[in-house]
Amino acid sequence: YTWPAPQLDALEAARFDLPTTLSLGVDPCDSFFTTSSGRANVADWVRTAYHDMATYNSEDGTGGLDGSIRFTEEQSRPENAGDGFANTMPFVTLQASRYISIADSIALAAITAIESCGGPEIPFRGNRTDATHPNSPGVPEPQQDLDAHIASFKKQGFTKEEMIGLVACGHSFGGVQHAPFPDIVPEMNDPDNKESSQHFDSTFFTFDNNVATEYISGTTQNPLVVGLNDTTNSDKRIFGSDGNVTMQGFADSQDLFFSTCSALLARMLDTVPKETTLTDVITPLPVKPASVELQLDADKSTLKLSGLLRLWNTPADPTRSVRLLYADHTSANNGNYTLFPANPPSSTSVGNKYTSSWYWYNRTISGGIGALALDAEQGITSLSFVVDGKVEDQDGVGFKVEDGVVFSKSSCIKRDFKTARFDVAVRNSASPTRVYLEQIQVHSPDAPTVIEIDIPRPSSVDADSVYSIWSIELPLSIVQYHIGAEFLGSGGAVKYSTAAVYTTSGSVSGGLCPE
Ligand code: HEM
Repeated sequence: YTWPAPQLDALEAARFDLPTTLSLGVDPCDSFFTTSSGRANVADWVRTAYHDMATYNSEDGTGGLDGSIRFTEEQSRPENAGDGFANTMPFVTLQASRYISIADSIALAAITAIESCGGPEIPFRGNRTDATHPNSPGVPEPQQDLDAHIASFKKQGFTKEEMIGLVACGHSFGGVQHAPFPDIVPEMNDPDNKESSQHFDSTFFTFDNNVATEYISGTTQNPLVVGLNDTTNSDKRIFGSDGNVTMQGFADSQDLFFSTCSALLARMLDTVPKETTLTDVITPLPVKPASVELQLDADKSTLKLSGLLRLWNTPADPTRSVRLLYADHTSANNGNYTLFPANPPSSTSVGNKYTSSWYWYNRTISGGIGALALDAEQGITSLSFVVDGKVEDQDGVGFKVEDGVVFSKSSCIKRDFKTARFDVAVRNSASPTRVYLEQIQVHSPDAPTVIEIDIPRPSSVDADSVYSIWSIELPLSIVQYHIGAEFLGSGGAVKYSTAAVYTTSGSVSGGLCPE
């Protein structure tokens, strides 16, 4: 895709800017709320994605991965026994945003767990919609017979062979705990397994084919295979339902296990209500600007540009040359500034699978936060980069930068010390239909929403400058605002919002307002 596209940028960052909120929760892979629990977040996250999806009804296209598992009503059903869903939600809601639904975040959590902890890559698409109420029940339970399980997976859109695969892939992580399933697993009284979780295989926080090799070799301790009560041995019935052909294949080849799991898990995550249209698979942008921000100085003569550049899957290299050029309203190829490595200069994923290098938009200080000073009248329309002599400009399009609506450093604190004047500089040639502040609100258990606070249009434009100031007085507080604007595009209203957030207490502390 072409940068910028706020939703795709957010999905790309949640998937590929490392570490992410989610990857921190599975680093190391046996991370859990308490130590020596015998449990792992990775297992809870994958089970949560399956149970959210398993309500899908392929006949009418209802249910599926839509975040309905966040409702306590759904979590309290017998088919959702255990606290794994409640445990998963805090991580998932932290990664959710105005652009990332709870359902997208559940899918990302499962992918992050599997990819970070030994497993294959799984294609990720975004734009799931969150259900507003619980779905109908539909998750299979261990005491059901094989026919019921085949019917259940058929309803979810999977054949019998695919069911074998999906259960084996899921049950590579975790196990069955005593507390929610006392009839399947006894209390273990093991100080290294305080929650008495009998694991599906000997590597319960690593995604691998041991679930199959141990099953085929007869050494498995999987409580849904060798449990004393055969009624609840659902994995035994499922794994054996094709004469062990699928499991034998998985045991013989980790590659086959990985490629099958990658495809089946992607389909599981992409099983969504029929009204939902998913994005294309999100792939990393090789060269990506991030946190790009412009501010106008109080005297309106200078725009300060700050931001970062990410080079995906590229280790830090002090000999690399990275330069920034920009186009303004009259000419291209301005600037040609050398960029310096950020601090830290690179970031890596769990297990060091990928490393990205980061650079600041800063002319002088290596590792420092700074900004480039640009002439306000000339402005800026797009960025491009030259990395070791290679031009990176999205095939000539450039990386578009919005200088029409920016934070103005003339913002100030009122002398009553209770309010602040929030100034937004609007380029006279930009002519937005509205300018407003955006405040993100979280209504648990939902994904954040945005409320807009309109800023009144000034009575006249400032003809002595290229920018006019739109002002609003707000209480002094730590509430964070993005600056938003609406422009009239050819296809209707187009919204823009700044990547950076501002507070009346922090960002405007440039000084006291004139009397
Ligand atoms: C007939 C189908 C299935 C049945 C009857 C079943 C049953 C169970 C049961 C009883 C547990 C123990 C839960 C606990 O103690 O908290 C469990 C755990 C788990 N299941 Fe399944 N499952 C099925 C299919 C799947 C599928 C398709 C996936 C994912 C693709 C999956 C992923 C998991 C994971 C990751 C755990 C470990 C949770 C933990 O350790 O906290 N299951 N399953």
